[in-house]
Amino acid sequence: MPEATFGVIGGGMMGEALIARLLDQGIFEPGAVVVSDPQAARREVLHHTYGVQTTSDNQAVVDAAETVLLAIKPQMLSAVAADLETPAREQPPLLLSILAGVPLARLEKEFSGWAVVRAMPNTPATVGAGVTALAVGETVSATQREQARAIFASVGTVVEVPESQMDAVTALSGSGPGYIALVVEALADGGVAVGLPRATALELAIATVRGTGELLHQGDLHPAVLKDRVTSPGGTTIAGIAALEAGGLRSALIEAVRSAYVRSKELGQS
Ligand SMILES: NC(=O)C1=CN([C@@H]2O[C@H](COP(=O)(O)OP(=O)(O)OC[C@H]3O[C@@H](n4cnc5c(N)ncnc54)[C@H](O)[C@@H]3O)[C@@H](O)[C@H]2O)C=CC1
Ligand SMILES: O=C(O)[C@@H]1CCC=N1
Repeated sequence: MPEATFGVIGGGMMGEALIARLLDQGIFEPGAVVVSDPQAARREVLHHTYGVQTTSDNQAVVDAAETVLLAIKPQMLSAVAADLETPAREQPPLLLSILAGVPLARLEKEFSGWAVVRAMPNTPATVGAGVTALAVGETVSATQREQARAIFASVGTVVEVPESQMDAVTALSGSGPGYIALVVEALADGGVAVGLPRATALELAIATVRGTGELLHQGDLHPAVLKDRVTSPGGTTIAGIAALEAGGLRSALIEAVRSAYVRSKELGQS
């Protein structure tokens, strides 16, 4: 296999999102990317869509690439790592792991001698609107750290956090798109309940969530200030908010993050 700069082990949803954006932005050429996945159908899609090299052999990725994105399920980690040998080169590859819950210490044990970065991106990465938190291992050089930042910057915003915060990040921004998708779907259902056509209701719900996010971001507003601005005395919004409070929306979201945090910790042990 020709020399590759960037390798991906696990060409699923997140692996593909990263590959697509890195190529789109010219950070890597297709010929410099190699992806391993046991599913022939995934390899076909990735090769034909992006022109990247594909293989079913994870060792071939490790042997060829200077930087390896690990994008398998956390439950697969021990089995995948056990089959890999560190290539005999001056500098072992830089490992970028996006596995939920898996701590740096475990990655550094499974990939002994490698420089390791633990990252948590999220699905808006697919459209370049993601946010990725990074926790950087002790043996990662300044150049490797910049490289990790540049790779994840191709899919959105990058923040560095202490590793102790990574399970919390996973529970909030990693899983968050799932929570918000549920909110959007429910808002659209509400629109349908009061007579809107489904397509109109969904378009309005998406635009409302998107616009509110932009306003909070660009306007640098506290959410409570925005809520107060929308809420006319005796008006419609306070009637809706009273129903949300009665339904326990806030505590449901807090508990969602708490439950996901617990699950992230469990996955790290699996
Ligand atoms: N989906 C999400 O929103 C996010 C996922 N993550 C993390 O990203 C990782 C991947 O998640 P997804 O892309 O959603 O999963 P996915 O199921 O779409 O992708 C996993 C890929 O790994 C491949 N695979 C299975 N066994 C393998 C092996 N032995 N060697 C190489 N490849 C193998 C599968 O065929 C599949 O294509 C997980 O660890 C998850 O925690 C992180 C942030 C967000
Ligand atoms: O559900 C999961 O486990 C992954 C990690 C964060 C988002 N999806």
